[in-house]
Amino acid sequence: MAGGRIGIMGGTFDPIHHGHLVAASEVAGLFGLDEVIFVPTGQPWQKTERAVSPAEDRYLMTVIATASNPRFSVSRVDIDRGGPTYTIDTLTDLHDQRPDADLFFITGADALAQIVTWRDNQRLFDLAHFIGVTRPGFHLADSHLPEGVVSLVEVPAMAISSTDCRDRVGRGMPVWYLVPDGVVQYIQKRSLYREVPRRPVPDVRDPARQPPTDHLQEVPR
Ligand SMILES: Nc1ncnc2c1ncn2[C@@H]1O[C@H](COP(=O)(O)OP(=O)(O)OP(=O)(O)O)[C@@H](O)[C@H]1O
Ligand SMILES: O=C(O)c1ccc[n+]([C@@H]2O[C@H](COP(=O)([O-])O)[C@@H](O)[C@H]2O)c1
Repeated sequence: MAGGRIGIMGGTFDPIHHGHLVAASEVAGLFGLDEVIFVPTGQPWQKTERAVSPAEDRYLMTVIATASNPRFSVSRVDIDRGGPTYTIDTLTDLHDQRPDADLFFITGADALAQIVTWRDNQRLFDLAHFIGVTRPGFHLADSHLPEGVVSLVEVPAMAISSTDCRDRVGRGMPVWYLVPDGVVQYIQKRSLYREVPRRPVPDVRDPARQPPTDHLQEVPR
């Protein structure tokens, strides 16, 4: 097949973390993909509970995180289109750019469970094969989808979320090793996620013995 096998990893990436990178790398290995294109969303219309970071910050963090892998690249299609991001548009644009390629859209178990709520979801499967990957805390299933349109695969378990990364920065806790080093430095340089409300630090052994939190303001970031 002349156009190659292209994985597409769509996400808000606010910030991108090692859960995204490990999932993309594992799927590339399992499915013999020639490349994986990471596609940061424009406006993620189903994430209404908070304001997402500027698209340029999310784009640059994704570029930094993927730069060391020659098979990874980043597309601006969703950002440059503007407005709410619909995967039907993402796949249409990437198909137009690479008409001879086979497209494989990668989703975590949580996103896969929501596909029936996506715009034009019946047509999505004409444009790409979907790959659902395991994610700690979520059940991976395709029972609500047409037969044969999705492959379900296990990837190394990375109990990481962007929500937790943002919360950690807001609490003055480190995100080293949860996100690539360059992304830690970008978050610091741009002072991202400082406004996330601080939450009490849980003590899993004894709720009465909480570690001191008054030092957290002093932690250099
Ligand atoms: N740890 C993970 N393991 C496997 N897949 C993941 C993981 N984290 C995110 N994904 C998948 O990556 C895609 C993009 O995720 P997204 O950018 O929304 O990250 P997130 O960590 O879920 O963000 P948030 O916590 O802000 O909701 C989705 O398909 C999601 O299911
Ligand atoms: O097409 C839709 O209606 C749609 C609705 C929600 C999410 N998506 C896509 O799913 C991918 C993961 O999104 P998210 O919100 O979990 O970061 C990303 O590529 C989104 O554009 C797509």
